[in-house]
Amino acid sequence: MATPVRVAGAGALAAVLAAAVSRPRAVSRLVRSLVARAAGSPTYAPLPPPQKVKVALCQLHVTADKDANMRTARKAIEDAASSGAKLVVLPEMWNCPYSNDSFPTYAEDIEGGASGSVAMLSAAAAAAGVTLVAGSIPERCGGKLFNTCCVFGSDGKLLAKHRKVHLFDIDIPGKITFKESLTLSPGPGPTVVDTPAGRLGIGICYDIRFPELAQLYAARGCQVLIYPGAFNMTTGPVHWELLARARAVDNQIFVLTCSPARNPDSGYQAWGHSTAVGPFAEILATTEHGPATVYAELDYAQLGERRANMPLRQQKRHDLYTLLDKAGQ
Ligand SMILES: NC(=O)CC(=O)C(=O)O
Repeated sequence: MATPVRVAGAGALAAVLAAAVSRPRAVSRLVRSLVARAAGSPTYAPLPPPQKVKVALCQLHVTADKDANMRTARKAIEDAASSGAKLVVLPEMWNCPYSNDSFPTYAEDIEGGASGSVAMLSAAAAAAGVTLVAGSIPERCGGKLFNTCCVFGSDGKLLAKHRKVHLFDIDIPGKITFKESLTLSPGPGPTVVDTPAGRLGIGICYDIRFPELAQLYAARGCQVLIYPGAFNMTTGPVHWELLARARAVDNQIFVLTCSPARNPDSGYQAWGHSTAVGPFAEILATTEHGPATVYAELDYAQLGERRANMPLRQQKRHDLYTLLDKAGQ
């Protein structure tokens, strides 16, 4: 009972003691919540007023020809905007083949991005008037390479950059071995971006496998989690949709995934199946593995509804476990 005395003061203590005799369960709930608050359990930023946003997930045909990839991406952004999308998403590594041999060759200096992919993305976002979550490209910075997603505002301004936090290092003998860490360095932390299309939490591909990152984004008030990703033919069929729906249902949040199309000429066969998932883990829209743009409407009012129907946040037992947001905010 020591913590509530400090938190609530002497008057409240008398009330708590009196109530403890007649309503022990209610008091125990109150004490648990006070202890959790004192221990710094996550708080949730209020959501902006309900709004609907049309999103486009551009599952692009990616080749070894960077200029061709840039033309493909630009056309997809323009077409998505013409179809009314306000939030456009591109795939992971859309400007180069997904391979350790390619990353250094295709890498760009994003901050000094007066030319190349970054300049094109900025111009395309501004011309189309959309918020652009521009998949990822290899970034060169300070002698290191990163797998980096740029987010542009509808004026073409670079709003944020997410560097893939969890690198894709796996070895499934006879199936797939990939080690991004041979060429890439991991990013420094989570990326939350406020845009007219909502508060976005960004992850790249393998990042989706780590539920704590998604939980942290939800705790910071994100409305939608966006994962450009290039799953493969071993993990894709089993895990891609499962993980997107799991992150959605755990956090009662929208989840968007965007893959490159499968290119039979490529050394890395992408799974495809770019998908929009709602906060009840329902598939809103999806596709197969060919080039396509997936459209969906996100109705952010559903976040409040789902969370009222099933108040998981309030029901969490922060006295037993709690998420520690080490990056702080
Ligand atoms: N390519 C990735 O980063 C992730 C992936 O393919 C997987 O997790 O499986």
